[in-house]
Amino acid sequence: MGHSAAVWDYKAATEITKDWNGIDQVVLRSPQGASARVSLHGGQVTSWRSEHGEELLFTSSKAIFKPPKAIRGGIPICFPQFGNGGSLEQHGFARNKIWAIDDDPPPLRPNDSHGKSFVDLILRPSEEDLKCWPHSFEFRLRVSLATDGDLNLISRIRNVYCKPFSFSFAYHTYFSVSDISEVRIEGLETLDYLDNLFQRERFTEQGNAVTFESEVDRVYLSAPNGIAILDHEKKRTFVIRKDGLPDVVVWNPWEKKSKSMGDFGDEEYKQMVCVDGAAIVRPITLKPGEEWTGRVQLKVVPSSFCSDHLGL
Ligand SMILES: O=P(O)(O)OC[C@H]1O[C@@H](O)[C@H](O)[C@@H](O)[C@@H]1O
Repeated sequence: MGHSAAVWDYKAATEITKDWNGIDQVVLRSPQGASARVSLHGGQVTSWRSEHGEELLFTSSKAIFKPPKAIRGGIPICFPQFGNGGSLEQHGFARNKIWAIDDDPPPLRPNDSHGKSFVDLILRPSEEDLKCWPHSFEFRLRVSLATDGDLNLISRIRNVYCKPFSFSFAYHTYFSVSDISEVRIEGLETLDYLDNLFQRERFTEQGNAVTFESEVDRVYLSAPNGIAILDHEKKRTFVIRKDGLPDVVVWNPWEKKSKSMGDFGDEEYKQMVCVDGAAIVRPITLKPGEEWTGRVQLKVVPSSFCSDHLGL
């Protein structure tokens, strides 16, 4: 039985608990019964449940919840580098660090707080981070859960250094699906993509949707701000809306790569797909004092909603 949003105490609906390694995690709840869990390990969303209690994000049964290893699943944040194209470790260091709760974040738009339970986190570089990436930044992350169960992530990255710096970024979102062979992604048709399986060679998407029958590891360029993941068997559709994030990563490791990953089950590739709002191909450059914002809104709807209703 849901509670009325009017009397729902959003602040009280936000609870801090500890995971089994003693690391703080924040649980957000909506009046209708949806929930989300955010770990200070990586600032990573590790669970997002619908009002019916269904888990919407995939986390591997072999995930290792021990920093500095990033958790295999949920929404790892790739910053300041996506992939292994730069001098840093794969996908950057943000996902391996312990973040802090930000009790006094600079204001956001009223709509970002109103009718939502939320938490604000912050990451500042350690001495060790500055040795391998000598740029001082403040990374503020707001994770919020709306009354209707939509999950929103807002990243604000500020240059607090005396020189410009550039970075790439992705919300590496592991969606839970029933069977990858039955999944279609709409919104990427006709776009160009860089294929990581062919040394980042550029191709053009030919299909009228992205479907999966082998490993996929791509970065789609200049994608529209609305993308849909249709899960035929579960009869549900995820809708991603993004802002400030021109690219979209699509990844499924398929059989062979799954077997090579120590923190991933051999068959688990069938139950997940990563579709990330990202800024990769043209890195973001910030001058001293400048701030960048990248947002995603994740929504789940029954398959019966047609794309026209979703306004994609
Ligand atoms: O194992 P990681 O570091 O979490 O990365 C997962 C995958 O992330 C993808 O986006 C990369 O393109 C893949 O090559 C990589 O395997």
